[in-house]
Amino acid sequence: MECVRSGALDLGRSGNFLGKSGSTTSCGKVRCSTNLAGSTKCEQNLHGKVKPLLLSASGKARGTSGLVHRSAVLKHQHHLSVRSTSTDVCTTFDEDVKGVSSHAVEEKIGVLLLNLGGPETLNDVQPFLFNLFADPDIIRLPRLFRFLQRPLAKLISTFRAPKSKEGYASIGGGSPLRKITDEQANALKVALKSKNLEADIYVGMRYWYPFTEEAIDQIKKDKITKLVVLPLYPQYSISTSGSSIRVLQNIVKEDQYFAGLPISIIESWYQREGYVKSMADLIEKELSVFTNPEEVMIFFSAHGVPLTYVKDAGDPYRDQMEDCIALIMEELKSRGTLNDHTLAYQSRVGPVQWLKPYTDEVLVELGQKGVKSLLAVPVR
Ligand SMILES: C=CC1=C(C)c2cc3[nH]c(cc4nc(cc5[nH]c(cc1n2)c(C)c5CCC(=O)O)C(CCC(=O)O)=C4C)c(C)c3C=C
Ligand SMILES: [Fe+2]
Repeated sequence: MECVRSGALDLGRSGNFLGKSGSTTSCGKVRCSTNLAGSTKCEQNLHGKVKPLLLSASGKARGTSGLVHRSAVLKHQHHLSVRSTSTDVCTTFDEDVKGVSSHAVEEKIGVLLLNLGGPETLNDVQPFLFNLFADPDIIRLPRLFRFLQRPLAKLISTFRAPKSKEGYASIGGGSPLRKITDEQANALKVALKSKNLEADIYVGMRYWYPFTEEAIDQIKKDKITKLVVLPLYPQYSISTSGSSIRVLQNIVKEDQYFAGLPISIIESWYQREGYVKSMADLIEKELSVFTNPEEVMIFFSAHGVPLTYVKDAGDPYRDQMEDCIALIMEELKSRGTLNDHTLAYQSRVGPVQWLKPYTDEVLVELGQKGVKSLLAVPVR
């Protein structure tokens, strides 16, 4: 089987990624953008739990049960998604609300990039896994059993570490995520500068260095006056963007400086034109390497989540992933690229059911069906 792996992503390509927008308070998932000027622009879901919202005729939400954070500088708007049943996409904190005077202080914009983090050496693997499994958004225990979170994390991380180490050893002895994220931060700084936007970029990892808490300390020291939060996961999941945003929420709740800081959160961006087009560019480029490009199966490979996240906790991840693939395929079709495609989920951990179909099973099936050429496209 001929197999080529692709998948870099290009944040800088999105035309209006951090552009100013008008003061409208509604937006569909497809057009969401962060508004540095401060007007409420997009729907939001600060809480990991996405519950269906009842919309009034004006489009305003009547049910707000999914929200856990409120502060004097927040304005919330909710909208049902155009393409799926989940809420999304970003949260904007209004500037013109009591407590923030943009005229009195010199503007200092910060962008906080959130990512998962990864062990830099094989010795880091077990403590990294401990941090991951100690997260209640990763191992979701009933409230009554929360006291077991850390002992369980210790147990599972110790048990998982050998297998995990094997994986990290095979890619050079550690995760490349910190280096890649730093490169993205530099590229973003340059891209913003080219649009005459000065911003300080911070990197906050959820489970390894530099931790989100460190980035937050630095933001405070630097006296940032407006903060844009960009999780580097194109699609929203309770276990990724949701978990990192929860860390922020906890800090905002406790800290006077952050409680008064206008913060915009971009919850998902897989639907942005720049992302969709850059993925299509990459796929076309890699297809051209094959002898018969039109015969190649495009194999989208996504990190899975346990099925209960989607079924019981309302995680929009699967909907957003399917939507994401549909948008990329639509874009390819509009360019005359009509290849077959498949989406499958990898990275199962533990005995529970995860999102299906599973990558390892689909690969076998494709081989049995006689598929000879495959382009593997990681989509997170
Ligand atoms: C056990 C639960 C896990 C959930 C739920 C989960 C969701 C999830 N993760 C990513 C992205 C990444 N995960 C990475 C590593 C990783 N993830 C888990 C477990 C869960 N992930 C483990 C145990 C590990 C460690 C490696 C292993 O032992 O398999 C990474 C790599 C980080 C790095 O080191 O560079 C990424 C990226 C997403 C997108 C996601 C839900 C949508
Ligand atoms: Fe993971």
